[in-house]
Order: sequence, then C-alpha cells, then structure tokens
Amino acid sequence: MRPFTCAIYYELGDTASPRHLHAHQALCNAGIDMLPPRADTASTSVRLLGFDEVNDEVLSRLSRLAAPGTWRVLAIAFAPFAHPRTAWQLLEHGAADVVVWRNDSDGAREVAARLARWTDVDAIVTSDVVKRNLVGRSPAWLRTIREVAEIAAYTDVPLLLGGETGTGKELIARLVHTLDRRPTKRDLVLVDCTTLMPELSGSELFGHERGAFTGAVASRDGACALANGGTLFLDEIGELPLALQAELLRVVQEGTYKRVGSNSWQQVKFRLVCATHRDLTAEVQRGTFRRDLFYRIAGITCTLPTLAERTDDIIPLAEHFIRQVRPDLDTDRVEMDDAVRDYLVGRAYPGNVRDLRQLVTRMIARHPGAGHLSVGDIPIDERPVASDTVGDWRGDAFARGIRLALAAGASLREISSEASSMAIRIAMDESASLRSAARRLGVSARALQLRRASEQTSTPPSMRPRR
Ligand SMILES: Nc1ncnc2c1ncn2[C@@H]1O[C@H](COP(=O)(O)OP(=O)(O)OP(=O)(O)O)[C@@H](O)[C@H]1O
Repeated sequence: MRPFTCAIYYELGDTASPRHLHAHQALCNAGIDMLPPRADTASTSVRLLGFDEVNDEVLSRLSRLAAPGTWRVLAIAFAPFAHPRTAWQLLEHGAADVVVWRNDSDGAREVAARLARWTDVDAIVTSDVVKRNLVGRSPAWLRTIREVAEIAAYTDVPLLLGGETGTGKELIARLVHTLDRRPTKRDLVLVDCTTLMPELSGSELFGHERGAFTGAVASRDGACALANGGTLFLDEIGELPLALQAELLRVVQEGTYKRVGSNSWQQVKFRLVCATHRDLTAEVQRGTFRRDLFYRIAGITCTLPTLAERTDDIIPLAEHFIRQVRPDLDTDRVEMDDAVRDYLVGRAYPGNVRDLRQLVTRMIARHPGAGHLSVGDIPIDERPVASDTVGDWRGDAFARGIRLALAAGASLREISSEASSMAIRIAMDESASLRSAARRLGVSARALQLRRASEQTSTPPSMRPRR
C-alpha cells in the first residue's frame, strides 16, 4: 500500500481523547503516514478531521479548512456518537468525503481505501494527458476534472454532461474516453444529434440495409456499431427526435438494436457519454424528452462550470490559445499588456471558452508578431463605444416611443416583443457576425440563432426584416 502523508486533526481541545489515539494508531497500522496532532505544515496533502460530536465550532472550522483552493478534507465521525444527520452536515460544510468510524480495523481500511482513490485520481488530474489538453487550475474546474477522472477510470455508467455552450463538454467526453481503462477499448464515435434527420429513421445511429430507403444504395454501419467496444458520444442529446429516443432506450437498456430495413437484432456494448446545454429535467416535465431515457443516460451527471465561474482560468486559457493558433510565434515573447489582461478577465463570455478562443484568434490575427499584445489588437467591434454616444437609454426618447405605442393600443406583450426584436435587428446590423451581435445582446449565439429562426417562421413575410 502506498504511504500517505496526512495530518490528523483533533477537534476536542488540545488533548487527544483515547478514541482519537486509537484511530491514529489504527491508521498508522494501515500504512497511512500520520503527522502529529495539530501539525499544520503546508506540505501535508491530506488532512483528517476526527471528532466525537458536531457543533457549530467544528462546522465553521471545517468550512474554513475546506474553503475553495485550500484543503480537501476527509472527515471521520466516530460512531456511535455521530448522529445520522452528521454526514450531511459535514458534506454541506465542505468535507470532500466522510467516513463513519465504527471500529478501528474497518475505519482504518475505509480511510486507506479512500485516500488511495484520491491519490490515484490526483495522479490522473496532474498527468500530462490532462494538462496538455485541458487548461484550468481554478477550484471549480479542478473539482469537475476530478469528478470526471474518477468516473472515467472507475465506472462505466452512462455520463450526462451539462453546461452552457462552449464550456468544454466535447473536450471532456474525449477525455473520458482517453482515461477509460478497458484493456480492449476501441474507438470514440461522436454524433451531433442536431444533425440527425428523422426521415432516415435513425440510420446514422443504427445503420441500414441496402434499399432500406431511397438513396440507400449499399448497406452501412451506424454509430452504434462503430462505437462497439468503445465510447459513443451523443452531443446535444436534448435534440434527439422522440421517435429515435425510444430506439436509443432499447440500445442503452438491452444493448440491442436493428439496422433500418433489417429484421435481425444486433448486439452492442459501449460506454455512453451524452451532452446537452438544455435542462433535460425540464424537458422531461414538458414531455419533449422521455423520462425513462433520461434516467438511463444520466447514470452520473456532471455540469461544467461557465467561464464566469472560473475567471482565474481566463489568462491561462488565452495563453494556451495563442500557442495553439500561432505555434510559430515565440509565445514567451508575445506577452499581454496589463490592459489586455484586464479586458479579457472583465469581459462577458456568453459562448464561454469558445468565445474566448475566438476573441484570442482575432486578436492574434491583428498582431504583427512582435511585441506585446496591446489594446490596439482588440478587434474593432469589441472596443468600448465612446462615452458621449452612450446616454441614459431609458431617457426621454425611450419614454416617447413607449407613449406612442400605448397610444396606438399596443399591449405590454407587443411592446416587449417589439423592443427585443428591434434590439436584435440593430445589434445584427451593427455587428460583423452573429456571434458578436449575440455578445452585445448578452445571449449565446445559439439562442440568437434560434430566436431569429422562430421570428422568421412566426412573422408574416411582408414584415420580415431584410437580413
Ligand atoms: N479547459 C479547456 N482547455 C482548453 N480548451 C478548452 C477548454 N474548454 C473548452 N476548450 C475549447 O473551447 C472550445 C469549445 O469547447 P467544446 O466544443 O468542448 O464545448 P461544448 O460545451 O461541447 O460546446 P457546445 O455545447 O456548443 O457543443 C473548443 O475549441 C475547446 O477546445
């Protein structure tokens, strides 16, 4: 067993109780390297928090210890003193894990097993394969990566990745496949469910026989067959047509499917990773996503943090993208001015990491290749508007418009709807791309695209904006 460096923390005053000393001895016997009580050295990697009862003082000490970016705390509650509510309270106050210590041999074994798991997961998180592909050391990001690494290495249950657009769901799906420890692991197959055509009856997923539909000139394997023995990543699973949801349920549940146009069943086995930016539980409530399928694909769910929740990662990500976009540049010499750094950190990113990547790409395209990246490299449509053109928009002109609308008998709904349509039209007219218009409006590009599409279908042709 690997030796662990850890400190045991006695909560009941400075003198350790016999129970704690017993536990201490049992942990030492289990191969866990213990530091003396109250040792407070920065080099210790694990801290054990042992206590007989949970009171406010213990909980607030725990919260301080486990504050983001400080310690990962494994709390030990000594039975029979631990109340059934205790474990929850400890988790709520930041403990990463809780062991209820029933007797010395079980308790020590359990602690050792948990620490071994932590050490293994830490080794994955700090491995080259993770560091090379995924940038980020913020507490929110590290928490996510740890969770994903553990799922990938120790389980094969279906994983559902949530999170806004551009938060890195596809990248994480690829990581799960890379970290998967199956000895005979085969390929990763990616399917974007927004591109599945219902009229092909799921041929992209299940394959088809020759002549199954017009254009099926030869039989073909679908994604399920290609992913057999590997990983199937279904991106934007929330967009999967209802008819195909039933078919997919059978594959996930029983591992069987039929090719389109065939009567014989095929067997498959793959790891399933799905991703969505939608709230699938709300879709289940609305009846647009099957409840049984939802529970099948969401064996474990993991929601990726937005860039706003991990602002510490913005500059390292920007530097990573500079290196990616211009590998020919001497990145040590292409530094960012403080003003550029402040701008990048303070800016809103509705499209999250993808937005940041696009912005850095545009900046580096303007950069001559020598010297610092300065505010002059910031694209024109990104620059602040001169202050004299920015008045109080809720002023007289706005009120005049509303008065005219009310006088013409417009309802509140019509006024609100027209105001947002006009904002979209103006932002689109004044921006170089849909993405930068979306940024000005504080919405994601996808949301803007959907909104424009729905306006175009609901507005009579004569009233449609020309763009
Ligand atoms: N932690 C990260 N480190 C490096 N690059 C990242 C990271 N997170 C995201 N990216 C990059 O950001 C872009 C968007 O990531 P990705 O496509 O994985 O997001 P997504 O959540 O799947 O987006 P969508 O929901 O729109 O499909 C990609 O270019 C990806 O390489």
